[in-house]
Amino acid sequence: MRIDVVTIFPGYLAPLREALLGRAIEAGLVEVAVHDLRDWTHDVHQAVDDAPYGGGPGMVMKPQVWGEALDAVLAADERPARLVVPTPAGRPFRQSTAQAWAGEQRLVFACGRYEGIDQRVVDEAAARMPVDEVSIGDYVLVGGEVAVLVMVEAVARLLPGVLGNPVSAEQDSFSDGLLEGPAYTRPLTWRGLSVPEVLRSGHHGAIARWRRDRALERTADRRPDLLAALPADALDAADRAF
Ligand SMILES: Nc1cc(-c2cccs2)n[nH]1
Repeated sequence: MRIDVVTIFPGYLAPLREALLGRAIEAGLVEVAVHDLRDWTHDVHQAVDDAPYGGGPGMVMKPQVWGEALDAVLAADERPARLVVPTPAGRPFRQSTAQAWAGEQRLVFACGRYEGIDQRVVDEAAARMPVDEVSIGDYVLVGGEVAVLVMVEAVARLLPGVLGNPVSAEQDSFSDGLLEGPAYTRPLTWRGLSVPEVLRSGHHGAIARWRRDRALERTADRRPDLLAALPADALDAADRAF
């Protein structure tokens, strides 16, 4: 997969080169290119935004600059691309979104400012490629860069070879519709707190049942919306008894 990010703050994307993702890039499992939007300005001030038509606070990013930037970035590789635009006004980015995007050959992320990018950039792009305007949560950031870090990590960890232990991607929170339950490791007792007996019993069936119960309990407590959204057949009799 090739990932391109267009931003006025390229330095904000430096963390992509760290740790697990950095190693995946070095291993060629994923390619990441970060581009400075100002490279496509032609005025001495390198203006990328302007006052909004109709008035109102803040500035809107100019369509001309974005149009030239996206044309250039898209032309750099013949693989078909999906354009992703982070915005608080977007559809929710979920694990299912990351799963779907993990199958793409190319993702191009356009980092805008809170007040947004001129809508014509998205509309014009949507005529020639899939475009997703997505939100990573119901809170407002200053720019899209942090949202891109979140989404790139969520997608890249699903790519073959990126996670040392691939099975964990399937057992993630959300992958079965429930939150993950509590996890424990050594020591057996820590500050007077012990690991639940069942986890040391060696009875795999009992352990699986305990873990499922803890996931159901946590999901009911913290995310009842996820429980309500589960397909009818997702909970078996033992689950319902819980
Ligand atoms: N979920 C979310 C996205 C954003 C922004 C994207 C671009 C500028 S602000 N805030 N919150």
